Order: sequence, then structure tokens, then C-alpha cells
Amino acid sequence: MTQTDTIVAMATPAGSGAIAVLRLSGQDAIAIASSIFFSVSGKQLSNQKSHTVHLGQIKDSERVIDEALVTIFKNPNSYTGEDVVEISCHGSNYIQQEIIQLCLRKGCRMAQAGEFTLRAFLNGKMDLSQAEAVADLIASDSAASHQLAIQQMRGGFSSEIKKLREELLNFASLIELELDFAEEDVEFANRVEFQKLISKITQVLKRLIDSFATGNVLKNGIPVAIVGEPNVGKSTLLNALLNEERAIVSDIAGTTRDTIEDEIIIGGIGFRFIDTAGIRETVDVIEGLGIQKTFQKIDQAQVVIYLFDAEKFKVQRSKFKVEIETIKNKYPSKNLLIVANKVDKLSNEEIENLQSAIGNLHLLSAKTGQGVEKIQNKLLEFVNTGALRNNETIVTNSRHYDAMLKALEEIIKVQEGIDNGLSGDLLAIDIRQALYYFGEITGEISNDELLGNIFANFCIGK
Ligand SMILES: Nc1nc2c(c(=O)[nH]1)N(C=O)[C@@H](CNc1ccc(C(=O)N[C@@H](CCC(=O)O)C(=O)O)cc1)CN2
Ligand SMILES: Nc1nc2c(ncn2[C@@H]2O[C@H](COP(=O)(O)OP(=O)(O)OP(=O)(O)O)[C@@H](O)[C@H]2O)c(=O)[nH]1
Ligand SMILES: [Mg+2]
Repeated sequence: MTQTDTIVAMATPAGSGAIAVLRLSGQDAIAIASSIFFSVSGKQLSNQKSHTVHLGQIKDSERVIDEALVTIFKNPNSYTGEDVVEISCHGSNYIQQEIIQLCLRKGCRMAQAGEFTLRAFLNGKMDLSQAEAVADLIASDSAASHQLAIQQMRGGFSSEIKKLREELLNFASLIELELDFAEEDVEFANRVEFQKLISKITQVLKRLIDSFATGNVLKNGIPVAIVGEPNVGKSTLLNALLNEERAIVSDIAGTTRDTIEDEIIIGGIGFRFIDTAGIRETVDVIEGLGIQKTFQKIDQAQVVIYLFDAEKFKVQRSKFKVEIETIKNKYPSKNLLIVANKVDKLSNEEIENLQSAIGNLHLLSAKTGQGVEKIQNKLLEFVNTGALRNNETIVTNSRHYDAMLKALEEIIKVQEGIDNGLSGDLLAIDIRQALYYFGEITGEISNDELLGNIFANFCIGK
């Protein structure tokens, strides 16, 4: 990727719409736009101020392609930091393609995935973690994932990491300076201050690393497995939660043979519901595979909804009680919701009996919808939204998480070094290594492979 090229791409999604926007960025963006755009007032684009909009025609020689609005951004004052031109045209597929082709003939090349944002990073408009947040923001589909992405894009996390890195860098330089004066036995780096800084960094890193567990689920949705015997109404509950006929429901036990997943937003938080094949002994190979997968899904889930048939409970009381205990013991760390379904078939007295037999029970009729809202509210209680409400920095990106784990490892070595009275030159090596991992997060340290990996996952035109 050379930055001397002028790149072009649609900024709006493929397909026809009222308006479509295409974007040019690079040193020839304004010249190329001038060669295809003719303003109604006859003004030359190159003479116009940055951040101005102009009405005119897009023409291929004498052929008018569209009437369009053109916005110019002059470097360094643009999203990418380069000269940028945006063309808002009528959103016909044909017009979009014609203008793109025209730009290519005039000297642009097609942008690669994420190349506009890559350029913004390379030109210092944002750091790497902010650039990654742009992709997260576009992908966000709930209030929670949106808030996390916006926060990261605005640089809260970056500035926290950068500040630590700068303070550490400061000490590294002082310690290294001491090495130059080895004979004189001077200490430029105040050891008490240094120890304080290392403790602070350890503390901050640990907090950020811990926040990833929350961040990851808030970003990707909290996995909730719906489990129970065949025919208890798992798929009916999934459909009720999703408010659509997503899973096939029938009175034949073993209807769901594979796992079905779908996401819904409850109270601004995404939940990924996983409907599983009912657990039972079976000789059916396909159903057996589905049941194996059920156990895997329980392992991955953060919340398990265990459903049983309230009507059957009347006759199989002890069996259900054993089963519930088994699940509780098998998954002690999971948030477990015990749900008695099909309560519409029970009399009030039978319901009371049921409730006194099993503590902490949720009553449900997946068929009528009774109790569904209560389950939704209960799910929200399982989510630790404290950090989100308090606007604390929450790590959502596994690349950042990895880098911080490695940085912490190095910082722990530094601490051990201090404790063991290690010499400055050896301390400096571990400090430099920690600095390296800090730098990877915000992109002070990067390479083509790392950047390639990150931006290849963007959409074209971003
Ligand atoms: N039409 C349009 N809408 C868009 C974008 C865009 O590029 N074009 N964005 C793209 O993702 C987002 C907005 N982000 C932007 C960020 C910076 C600048 C910009 O021109 N920055 C200059 C000037 C700042 C100023 O006016 O003070 C700069 O940083 O120097 C533009 C858009 C969302 N909406
Ligand atoms: N009366 C009543 N019937 C229900 C209720 N929920 C589900 N059913 C019925 O129970 C039968 C089984 O429902 P499903 O949702 O397919 O059960 P499942 O647990 O997904 O079953 P498998 O996929 O076979 O494991 C269907 O006939 C549903 O209509 C309920 O709350 N009340
Ligand atoms: Mg089912």
C-alpha cells in the first residue's frame, strides 16, 4: 500500500438508495474530482475552502452522469489527513458504478478494505486502538456494544495506556542514563518513585485485564444456553424471546437436532440464545451428535436456562429434583435459571406445590408468553453493568487483552528485579519489553503484518 495513490470507494453500502456517497482520498483527489465535476456557479474546486459543499454535474466528457453534491476536505483537515473529496450522487447502482469507473480512468485506484482508516492512522489522525474502535462502532448493534466502541474511539483507553507508557519510558531513559555514568555511581531514577510507578502499572493492568471478561461478552452478546429434556418447550421459549418463529416446534420429542442461535437485545444488552437438542439417552446418531453439542454449548454459555415440564413434575418429582441438583453441581460457576414450563396446564394448587418443592423457581408458559418478561429481567440481573454505568474503561479487544497480559508479565519481572536488587541494565531490558507491548496496543509500535490483519477485517470504503 503506497500512500501516494489516490484511492476511491463507495462509502455507502452496495445497492440502490436515495443517495449514495463515494469518497476519494490522496494527493490528486481534488484534481481528479475537478476533472469530472462542473459546479453550477463555475467555481473551481481547487480554489474552494476546506469543508465546503458544492452543487454541480458529474460529466464523462460531454455526457452528464448525474447532478451531485461534492464536499472537499483539504489536508491535513480531513478524516484521513489527506485531501478528501466526497461525492453525494443519486443512489442508482448504475450511477454509482459509472462515477467509480470514471474516477478509476482519471487516475484513482480502488481502496482496499479499511484503507481510509489505515491512512487516518498512518497520518496520525487516530491511534491504532481508536481505528479498531471505528470497526467496532460500525458493527455495534446494542446500546452496550455501542457505548464501549464510542468510548474507545474517543480515546479513553488509549490515553490511559499512553500515559502509563510515557511514565515508564521516562524511567527507562533515566535508568539507561545511569549506565552511561556507571563509574560515578549516580542514581537518576528515584527508586522509591520507580517502585510506586511499577505498583500503579501493575494495578491498572490487572484492572484492565479483568475488565475483558465483561467487555468481551458485552461486545459480542452474552451466551445463554436453553437446555432440558426433549419436548419441554425449549424451542417455544426461544421463539417467544425472539418474537418470531425461528425454531421448529412440535410435539415430537427430539425435534431440535442441532443447536440454533440468535441474538436479541434486552435492556440495551445483547444476548445470544442457544436452543439445544433435548438431553436424553438416544440411539439416533444425528440426535446423539446434537446432544453432544448441547454439552459443549453449556460449557460456552454464561447463563443456563434449565427447563422442565411442569406437568410431568407431578409424577416424576424426585427425578427432576435429582436432575436439577446434577446441573447445579456440574456447573457451579454458571448463572442458572430453573424454569418450570407449561404452567398453563397446572391448577393454582399444583403451582403452589411445585413452588414449595423447588426453591428459586421460575414459572413459565412459553406458549402463552406468561413469565417470559420475568426471565428477561432475570437475565439482565446476571450482567454486571456496573463498569458500564460508571464509564470505566473496559477492554473489549482480544488483541489488546493479549498485549496487556504480556506487558503485565514483563512488569512482574521488573518488580522481581527490583525486589532482588537487579542492576539497572538488566531492569531496563524488561522495561523495554513492557514498553513494546504497550506500544503495540496504541500502534506506536506496529508492522505491516499487524496492520494488515487489523484493517483487512474492515469493510471497503471505511
Ligand atoms: N460525510 C461523511 N460523514 C461521516 C464521515 C465522513 O468521512 N464523511 N466520517 C468518517 O468516518 C465520520 C465522521 N468523522 C470525521 C472525522 C473527521 C473529519 C474531519 O474533517 N476532520 C478534520 C477537521 C476537523 C474540524 O473541522 O475541526 C481534522 O481532523 O482535521 C471528518 C469526519 C462519520 N460521518
Ligand atoms: N401447553 C403448553 N405447551 C407447550 C408450552 N411450551 C411448549 N409447548 C408444546 O410442547 C411441545 C414441544 O415444544 P418444543 O418447543 O418443540 O420443545 P423442545 O424442548 O424444543 O423439544 P426438542 O427440540 O424435541 O428437544 C410443542 O407441542 C409445544 O407446542 C407451554 O408453555 N404450554
Ligand atoms: Mg426444540
